[in-house]
Amino acid sequence: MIHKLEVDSVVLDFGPRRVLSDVYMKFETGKVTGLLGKNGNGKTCLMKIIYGQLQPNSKSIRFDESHVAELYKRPDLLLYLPQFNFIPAGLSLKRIFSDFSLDFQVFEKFFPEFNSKYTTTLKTLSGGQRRIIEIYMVLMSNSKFAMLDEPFSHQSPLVIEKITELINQAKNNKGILVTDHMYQTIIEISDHLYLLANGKTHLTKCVEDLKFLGYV
Ligand SMILES: Nc1ncnc2c1ncn2[C@@H]1O[C@H](COP(=O)(O)OP(=O)(O)OP(=O)(O)O)[C@@H](O)[C@H]1O
Repeated sequence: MIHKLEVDSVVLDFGPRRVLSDVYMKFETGKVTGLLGKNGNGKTCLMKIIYGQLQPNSKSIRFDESHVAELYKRPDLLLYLPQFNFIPAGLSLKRIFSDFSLDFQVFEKFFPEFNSKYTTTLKTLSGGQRRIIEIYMVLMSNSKFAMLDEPFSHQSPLVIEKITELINQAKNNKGILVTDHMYQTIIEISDHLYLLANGKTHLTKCVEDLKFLGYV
């Protein structure tokens, strides 16, 4: 079944500064939506607003035409990978895979470097490895939508390839919103691409559009 998550009427001010003023985005099952924008243009704020973690001046968020708020309370609808580590470092991989109802054996086939790590805790992993676990949880768990804030940061080229493979696999049964400064990878994996500039989202199709809008 195709589900739809729509966002509009988002206005966000920090003091006298208007960060977001005219945002429309639509995510749907089976599609990857890419979000690009220069540093400080409001991508992370927009994701936090969608998740319900940041209160803007106004917003309208609809899941299959019904208004929703506080999506952070609905992991069945939306899981979010923030820029910082969100799974407590003291948890073992065994515990994490059990909490997210995922099979470690499937994971270790895809990432053989984790073969001997089932009972170890996150704090014994490298920053990049810890991030791989979090990305895997958000993408492969049973939620209808996933939102990823800079999943490719600090990852090696081979891992970036694997993450894009996971995104393509996960989109078979969910809608995905992803932002990252690796814009070429974002362009490659996105079915729909938005550029956030001057507080507004611009639906774009190609690098020429991004050039025209002053992003590259
Ligand atoms: N709590 C806050 N108080 C005041 N200003 C804030 C706050 N949080 C964010 N901002 C400002 O809002 C703007 C948008 O920030 P945001 O983190 O969403 O940008 P971004 O597009 O994700 O940037 P980057 O690509 O560098 O991660 C920035 O100018 C930032 O300084």
